[in-house]
Amino acid sequence: MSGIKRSFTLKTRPPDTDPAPGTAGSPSGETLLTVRGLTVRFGGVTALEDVSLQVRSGEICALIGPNGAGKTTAFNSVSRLVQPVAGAIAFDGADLLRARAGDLAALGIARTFQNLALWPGLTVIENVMVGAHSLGRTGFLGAPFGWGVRSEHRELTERAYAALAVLAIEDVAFQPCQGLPFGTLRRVELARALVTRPRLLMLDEPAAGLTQGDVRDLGTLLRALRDELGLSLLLVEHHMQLVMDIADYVVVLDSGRNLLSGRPDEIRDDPRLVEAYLGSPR
Ligand SMILES: Nc1ncnc2c1ncn2[C@@H]1O[C@H](COP(=O)(O)OP(=O)(O)OP(=O)(O)O)[C@@H](O)[C@H]1O
Repeated sequence: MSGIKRSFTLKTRPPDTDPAPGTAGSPSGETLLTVRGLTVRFGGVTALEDVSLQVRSGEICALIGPNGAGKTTAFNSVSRLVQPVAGAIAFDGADLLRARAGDLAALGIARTFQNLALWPGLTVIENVMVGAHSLGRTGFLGAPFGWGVRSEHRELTERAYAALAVLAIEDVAFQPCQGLPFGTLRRVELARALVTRPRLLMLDEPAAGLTQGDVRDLGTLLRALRDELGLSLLLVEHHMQLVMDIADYVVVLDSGRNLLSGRPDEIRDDPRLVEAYLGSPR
């Protein structure tokens, strides 16, 4: 499987046309996500110290670094699972530190998890609809029983199916997730994120556990999400080849701090990058 199936489209929400006072919209190429001076402590452990990064609209930004560098902590701070002790996070002008994890879909941010967080007994489309219902007015399980919510349920089913079609896995829509190949399950998780029509898609190690062939297809797919749907992507990734192939911008963390950043061709041969990874088990 390669990029986006062109016969279907899954429109992302347009940037806010009426931004809140004092905030700016983000036309293509402008900064969508800004993380500044982030510090996170877990008890006596300082996981992040004064970390900054930006994701520009319509770009793929990769967050890399050796084990324990603080990538997941930074990622979880943005997705509001971790509360920093200092710093600022802004998404399209909004103060994300005032938001909760449950608010992100409505703001236009979706994420996937390192360990697949799918319900094995539910079908593929049901799993995707769980993501769609985070935007809906009713819960997934209650939806089929309420008269007033039937049309919403139908609309979300159509959106879920469209997301599966974008990822070229609509043929398994009505199969249970259990037993499907791992590469397909990764796409199901992506579909579940896409169905909320995000502007920023956050992917936590999307290549983990994939075969070389699947990683190549993933690269094609992520580029297509950027180029054809205009999505911005922030990914934490250890697969260096994938990062260098698809990222527009790379931010390297080491020991909880910014080490260096730049375009892949600017940082690829930087001795600090090599040094940071020396001694790392991966
Ligand atoms: N919940 C926690 N409690 C205590 N320490 C934590 C917690 N989460 C992370 N840490 C510590 O914070 C530091 C950064 O961890 P983090 O998981 O963010 O790094 P990472 O770059 O994502 O690593 P990996 O590539 O191995 O996933 C490490 O020293 C880690 O042990």
